[in-house]
Amino acid sequence: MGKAQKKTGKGRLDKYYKLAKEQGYRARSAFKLIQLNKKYSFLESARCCIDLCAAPGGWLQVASKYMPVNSVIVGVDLVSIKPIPRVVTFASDITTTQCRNLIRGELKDWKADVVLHDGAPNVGSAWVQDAYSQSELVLMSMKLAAEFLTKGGTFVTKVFRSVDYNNLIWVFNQLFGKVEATKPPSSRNVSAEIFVVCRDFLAPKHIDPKFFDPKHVFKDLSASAPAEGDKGASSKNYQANVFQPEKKRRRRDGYDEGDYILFKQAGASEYIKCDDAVAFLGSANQITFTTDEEKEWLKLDITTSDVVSNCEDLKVLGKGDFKALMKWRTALREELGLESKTNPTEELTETVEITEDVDPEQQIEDELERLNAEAAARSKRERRRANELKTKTIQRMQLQMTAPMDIGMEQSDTALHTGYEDMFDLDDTTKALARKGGVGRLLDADDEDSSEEEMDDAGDEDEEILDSEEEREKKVATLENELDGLYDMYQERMKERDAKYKVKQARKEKEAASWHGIHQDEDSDDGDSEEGGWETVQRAKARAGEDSSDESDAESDEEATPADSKKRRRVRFEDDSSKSRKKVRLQDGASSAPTPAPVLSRTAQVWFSQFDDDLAGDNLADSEDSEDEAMDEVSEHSEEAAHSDASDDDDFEVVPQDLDNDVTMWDVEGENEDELKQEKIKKHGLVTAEAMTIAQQLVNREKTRTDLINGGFNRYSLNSKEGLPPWFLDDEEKHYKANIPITKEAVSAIRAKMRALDARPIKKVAEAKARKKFKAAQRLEKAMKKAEGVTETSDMTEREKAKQIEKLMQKGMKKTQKKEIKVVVAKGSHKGLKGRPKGVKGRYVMVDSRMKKEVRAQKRRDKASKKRKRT
Ligand SMILES: C[S@@+](CC[C@H](N)C(=O)[O-])C[C@H]1O[C@@H](n2cnc3c(N)ncnc32)[C@H](O)[C@@H]1O
Repeated sequence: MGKAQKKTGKGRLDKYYKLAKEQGYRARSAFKLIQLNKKYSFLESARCCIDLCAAPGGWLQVASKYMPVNSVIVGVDLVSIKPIPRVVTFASDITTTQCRNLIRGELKDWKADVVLHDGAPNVGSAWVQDAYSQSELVLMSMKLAAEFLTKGGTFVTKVFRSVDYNNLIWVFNQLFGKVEATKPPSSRNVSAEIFVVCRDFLAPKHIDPKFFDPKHVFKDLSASAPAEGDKGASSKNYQANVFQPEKKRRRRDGYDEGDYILFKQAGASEYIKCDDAVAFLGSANQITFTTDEEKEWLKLDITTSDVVSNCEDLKVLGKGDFKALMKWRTALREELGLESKTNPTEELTETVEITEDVDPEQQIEDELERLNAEAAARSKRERRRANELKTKTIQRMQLQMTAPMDIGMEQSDTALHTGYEDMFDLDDTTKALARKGGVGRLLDADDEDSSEEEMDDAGDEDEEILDSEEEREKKVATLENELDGLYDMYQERMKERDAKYKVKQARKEKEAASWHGIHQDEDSDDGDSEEGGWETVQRAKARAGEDSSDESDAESDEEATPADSKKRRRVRFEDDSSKSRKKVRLQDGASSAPTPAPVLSRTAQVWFSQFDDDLAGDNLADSEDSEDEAMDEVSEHSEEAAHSDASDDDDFEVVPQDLDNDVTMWDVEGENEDELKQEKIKKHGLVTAEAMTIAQQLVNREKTRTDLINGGFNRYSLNSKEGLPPWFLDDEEKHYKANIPITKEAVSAIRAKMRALDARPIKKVAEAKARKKFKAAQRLEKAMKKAEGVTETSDMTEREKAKQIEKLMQKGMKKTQKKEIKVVVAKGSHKGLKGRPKGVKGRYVMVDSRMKKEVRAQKRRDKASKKRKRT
């Protein structure tokens, strides 16, 4: 018994036993079916399944779990099976017609897609009924399968390694397209069981009943080896004794009929003249030379002393000795004329043929070895795939496309399934992508991969290492494509799910479009982008030569009149900021600019645009003063930026202010947007705490304009986004941004502003008030007109006129009063009255007394709830 797996005692309680307990399976054998199904996938598509010998019901549980809902599952066993949802069970012997009739009654006209058989005699409690041997039980189950299986169906059966194995496989091959024997990992090595999966049932119209007759099947095929008439050579073991004499063979079948002698002597003539020399050598113990003829042979040259001594005890001979005896026999037969000279190859093939029939046990072992090697290779491949999948899943998780829950969902089965289904199914995703036509290439790449993998597995490992670099690159490229595709899908999904996200994206796209405009401009203007920002600026300088000279003139006159200078400074600063904006764009497309020009981040530009007005104010002069100090501190690179404000800072000032030029050079939309922003700021003031902080700092002289410009040179401002995937950029946009400190005062200022805004009446109230005002004005106007009429009349004294006008004006000022409607409660004398009630004059309305009560009650309730709220 193997050390690793024990079938008895505590060894029984292996990992599958524990897993079965954990997952609620009735038998550990459930995992055998799970693993078989994992390999051949016959349950997922099956609509009807019959499980023969199903107690206690582990396989039925698996079938019920893996088969589609509403499929028919029938289980039969000698012992009754505890009920399982969706499963019909009978207690019956599968070898009887009663069982057949029960199944027929249950299935009616249906045919089964899968027939399972895990039967083992003497396992159940009904020992007496287990009359059949395992092989016969298998044959019986196959008989039922042949009756109930649909064409193309699958039959899974357990067989034991025995002399009948080959015979059974032969019969299976007659009825099924594909027959494969396999041993699932959960089947103990110490167990002789193997599972045979027979797929693609041929469903022949007529099946020879001999196929299901145990006597016929097992007798006919096993009787192939022995050569009749050869005494003592009726078993294949004899052949094995010759070709593998070192192996001691057990005689499981016992001694042959009538062959009970242990030491067998045979004459040399018998050996020379027999048909099956190999069987002879395997069965005999000694070859004797007793007759005259045999004694003559001893004198021949070919009968060497070695041959003679070999003949004395055949049981101690090795392979070489047997070969020598065979050669001697052939040579002697040729001498005697019993055999014509054969060419060596023929003999070789003959030998090969014989070896093929060596031993069924040997064959089974060989096949098992082959299957094990295959399984090992397959599991290696699967492990590799699983690892790849795992990597992909982790990446998906990082993109928040899958929750860890998705992975853990089938965790229980992962141990058995190498985690295939549990991982995110890139296949599906890829297919989905392909459906969308987005990543057609992806599929190809995947296909390539998989085919490569197959080749890798088949080919040798060295080649794999040589190609690995190239492959890796390819894989990385494929992975990136996949990620991009997946990210697009993720965004789409988010848009579908989250309206807010949709709006955000739309806003972003809109913004991006306006900013792209700049790039488009640059792209279209190839020359510009190639030359870089510096050249553009220089060209602009040349174009605006006159303007700039004017400007510099103006600059030189700056000190002449303070008012003028202020105005000019304002103009200059506005120009500066707009230029700085342009500079950013120039820089984007011109990394080859000879002198690094100052670059401001987009956010910085927006801030600056907010302060154009503030900066243009008085504090500018101060900022200029402090600039020199600041300049000393900044680096060489930023020095240029600082200079921009100084008198010789041609970087910013030379670019003409001419709007027309701007229009031709830069994105118009972007400019308009900035202008609009500025207008908005003018109208509503500063709206962000950051802007307010900077504004306050400027006003309080804590910061100068140069400081702000210098502040624009940060690690966030020079980030090239070229070639970066969109998901990465989106992520950066969210998290990788400058943290602008805001002051308490700024926040409270913004809050106060917001509060003031909140305090303003809502639109409807404002409208109502305006309406009221308008109506009052209208009334007044009317009264005025009437008053004019009164003054013009001549038949009135001045006093009367004044009185009249006063009356009119009073009337005009007065609000027209709504005519009162009297509410009359329909009770007492008014109840059931038709027409005007007594004593009521003017407009009136009859109401029900109950209505009034209800109104009062409501009022009371409101009052009470208000009180409660206050306390
Ligand atoms: C290994 S158990 C089957 C375990 C089952 N596949 C499961 O997963 O629970 C073998 C079963 O075969 C049943 N069996 C043996 N001979 C049978 C027969 N002639 N007819 C029906 N059932 C039989 C036994 O009663 C026993 O329950």
